Amino acid sequence: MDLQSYATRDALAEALALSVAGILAGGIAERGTATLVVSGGSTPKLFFKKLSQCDIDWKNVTVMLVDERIVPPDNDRANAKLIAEFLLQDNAAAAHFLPYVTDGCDAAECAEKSEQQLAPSLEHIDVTILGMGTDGHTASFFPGGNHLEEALDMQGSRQVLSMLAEGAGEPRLTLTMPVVQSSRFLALHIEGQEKADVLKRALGLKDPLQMPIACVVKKAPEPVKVFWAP
Ligand SMILES: O=C(O)[C@H](O)[C@@H](O)[C@H](O)[C@H](O)COP(=O)(O)O
Repeated sequence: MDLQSYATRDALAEALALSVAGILAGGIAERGTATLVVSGGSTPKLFFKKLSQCDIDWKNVTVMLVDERIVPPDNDRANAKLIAEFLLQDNAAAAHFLPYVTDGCDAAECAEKSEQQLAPSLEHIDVTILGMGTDGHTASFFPGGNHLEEALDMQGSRQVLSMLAEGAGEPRLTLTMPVVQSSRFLALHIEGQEKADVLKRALGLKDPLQMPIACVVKKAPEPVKVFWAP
């Protein structure tokens, strides 16, 4: 992995926002449109705020989520709500947000419907930003998840799967490993000493399935960029 450490969380958010905005602008210049895939959680809020203020051609950017909880989109736990409040603001209000289907279907149906809806936009991903929990999950690749091995299979044919896991709370939907690894720019955004220690521990495990972030880092074709601040 390629570790980029910053003295403060503010400096990290600023640097990550500038990098991401630069890549999106490059994608728009090359192909007319760009695709950004982001994670939920508390860590990315400051980064979202700074990114939303960047001056790029947001109307040609499609924003998607690495994973989502199967709850109505206006539920406080929905990542879609977080994105609406923190990322799709200021200049980024012009971006096109493509949500998962989470309403009125069971987990398997929601995964299938979401896959149909997201698939065309997942063909070329410019940027993916992952987070990590202190249990070593990333995306909704939770330790002990019911579809964990299928979701991590680089040869798997699914792009979106549902995930039930003890540590996940609600049932979730997640992009699968081949989709995450297809991103031109793949970064892990983590903050605090505890998460740095978790990552180190994960990478030292004999069985990476116990802390799935290790599977993502180890299977990456190019070193994953880890953005970290204390
Ligand atoms: O919960 C989500 O929506 C995520 O996509 C998840 O993988 C998240 O990135 C980590 O749980 C870290 O969350 P924190 O930033 O809150 O620690």
